[in-house]
Parts: sequence; C-alpha cells; structure tokens
Amino acid sequence: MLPQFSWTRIMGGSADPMFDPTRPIVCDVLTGFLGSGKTTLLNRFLREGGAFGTAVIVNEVGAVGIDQLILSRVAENIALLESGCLCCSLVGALHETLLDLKRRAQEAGHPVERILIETTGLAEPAPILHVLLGSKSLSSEGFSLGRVIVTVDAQMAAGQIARQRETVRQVALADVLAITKTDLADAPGIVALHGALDGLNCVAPRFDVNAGSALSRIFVEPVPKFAAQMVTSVSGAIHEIDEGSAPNVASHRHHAHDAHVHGGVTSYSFWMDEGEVHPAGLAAWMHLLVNEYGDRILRCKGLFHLTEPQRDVHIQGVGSYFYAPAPLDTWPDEDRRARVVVIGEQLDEAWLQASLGALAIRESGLLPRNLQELCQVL
Ligand SMILES: Nc1nc2c(ncn2[C@@H]2O[C@H](COP(=O)(O)OP(=O)(O)OP(=O)(O)O)[C@@H](O)[C@H]2O)c(=O)[nH]1
Repeated sequence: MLPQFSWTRIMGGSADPMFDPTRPIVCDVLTGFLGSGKTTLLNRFLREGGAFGTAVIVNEVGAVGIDQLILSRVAENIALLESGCLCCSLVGALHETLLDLKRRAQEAGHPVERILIETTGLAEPAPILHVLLGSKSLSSEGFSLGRVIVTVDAQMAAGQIARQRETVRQVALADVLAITKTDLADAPGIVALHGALDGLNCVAPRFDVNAGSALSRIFVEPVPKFAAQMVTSVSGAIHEIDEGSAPNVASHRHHAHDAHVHGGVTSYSFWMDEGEVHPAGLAAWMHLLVNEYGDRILRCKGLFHLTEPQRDVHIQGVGSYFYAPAPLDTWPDEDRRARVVVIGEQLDEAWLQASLGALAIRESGLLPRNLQELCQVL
C-alpha cells in the first residue's frame, strides 16, 4: 500500500538546477514508545529549519493519521503510511515508498538527501533496519541506513523498560537516545533512567531534547561510533563511563560494564588490544554467536581492523542476521582498539568472552558451532 500524496505537496517549490540524482539518500529511523515525544521532536526539527532536503515518512496505526496533520503544519514534505505498523504489515510498503520517493524526486528535479521515517510507538525497529541494511535494490539506488533515533520519556521510561518489550527493543537498537520530558522529571528520576538505560545500550549517546543544540546533535551531527569514553548530559546530571574502569585489556580479555538486566536484556562491550582480525575469524565468531543465541541477539555492532584485504570495518547485526562488514573511511576516534557491543536476551558474559577466541581463526570455512568445537580448532 502506497501512501496517497502528490510530489508537489511533498517537496514544494521549484526544481533545483544543481540537483544530482545520483546522490546517496540517508534514511534515519525515529522511534520510541507511545507518547514518548517523537512527533513533538520531529516537529521542532522541521520547524527550526534544519530539514532542507529531508522528506518524512510517518507511520501511524489507524485510519486517520493525526501526526501527519500536526507535522504538515510545519512542513510540506510529508508522506503517510497508515493503517498498519511498519514493522509488521508495511515493511514492503516502506520499500516501495522509498523507491517511489526517489523516482518522484528525480522527476521533479528536487534534492532528497535524507528521509526521516517516524514509526508507530509500538514498532520494533529490527524489521525496518533489515529493509534498510539488507535490500540490494535500495542500496543500488543509493539508500543507506543513517541513525536510529529513539525518544525516551524521562518520566515514564524506567517503568516502561521494566514492563514493555517494545521499549526495551527500541532502546537496545538505538544509535541516539533522545531523552524527552526532562522538564517534567526530577533529578532522582533521571538518575534512575540512566541506570535503566545503561544495561540496555551502553554505546548510544544520550541527549536531552530540551537542552541547547540538542536538535543538531540528535539529527545532524555525526553519531560517535563506540567512543571509548562517552559522556552524556541530561538536565545537568552527568553520567560518565569512567575511563579508569573502562576496558583496557589484552588478548580478548574484556570489560563488560554495568551489565544490568532488564527483562533479561543485557548489553556487553568488549575492547580488544591485539591488532588485526582475519575475515575468517570474524565470520567464525559471528557464526558461533548466532549458533548459540539465534534470535536472542537483538543488536550487535563492532569496529575491527581486518586483514586480507587490510581495511577497517564497521560490522552490524540486527537480530541473528549479520550484514557484510562496511569499510570505514576513517577510524572514528583516537583509540585504535577493536571493539564490539552485543545486546541481547539472557546472554552469558563468560560465554561471550570465551567466544571472542574465534577471532583468532585464520582459515576460511572453519565455523565452530560451540565453544567445545572452538577449543578443538584453536
Ligand atoms: N512537557 C513536555 N511534554 C512533552 C515533551 N515532549 C513531548 N511532550 C508531550 O507529550 C505528548 C506526546 O507527545 P508526542 O510527540 O505526540 O508523542 P509520540 O511519541 O509522537 O506519540 P505517539 O505517536 O502516540 O507514539 C504531547 O502532549 C507532547 O506535547 C517534553 O519534552 N516536555
């Protein structure tokens, strides 16, 4: 089902003579639990004019799209996907809508550099990420996944994390956590919120939507990839991952900070001192991980120095599916250590630590299914 809209309504204005139809189109996903402030945040971003070249796809469950009406007061470039949820029935429609948006942009000669996709509050981001990361037709048309922005209600989120599976999964898959309603929450509540977020996602930077420059940091500035030290500030409450206690360990020894458990979901980070990994070792480790945990893995991200060919790569897994490692133009920070974050349900820290031994494998096709087989091949 394609949304009903006309291209002039989407883009407005006249054709841009500088428009380059081959330019890549970055797709950002804006998600977060029901009422957590997605539309309010998007509205502010559009109103404050930072969205040139941005089209918006809004997904609402139900026959009447309210959010679209609110947003269309501030921007013309809105498409609505309604009567279903993107993560369930509308994944195919998303694919078609993206291609259709691009085709119409080309016909109209307007630049679309970015598409912001606002999901319903109940959406699980994983199926949407699979479309954006895994579709060959979308990638050959220049579409790529940008950032997953997740709104987190400072008043309600700690409780939602305890009760709502959707909130847990949304937070786990976030690249950026946008903390809303900090004006309503008290300081102890914000501290409790950070505690709740720590175990679910230790790598996504957190920004208070009500702080100065928040919009730019949430939507525009590059997202730090696994900075060894992350400092996040929400309403004056500083949460710091202390470098002193941070991982600085050799030989696949690891640090797993704050392995809080929320409904069985934990996040573990591992830093590795020893240099390069053969692609066969990376493949063996992914195979081992998926074989052990399957769909209990929610999200995996990593930075590695690969050999043969020698290159730095960013790996991404969503659920039990790993995408081809993406080459990095530049290593994202001064810390040259490889690192990986695994977020999932009922993961065993000791098992994860041991599994990293698979990274030492250098022979293609050597795919141990469990730790016992790994011991035999090492
Ligand atoms: N005080 C305060 N209210 C907020 C803030 N952000 C959002 N709200 C209010 O929270 C309510 C829900 O916000 P929405 O932006 O509609 O939330 P949503 O996530 O789009 O909601 P759904 O589409 O139902 O999932 C609205 O009344 C907003 O005005 C905030 O930072 N502070």
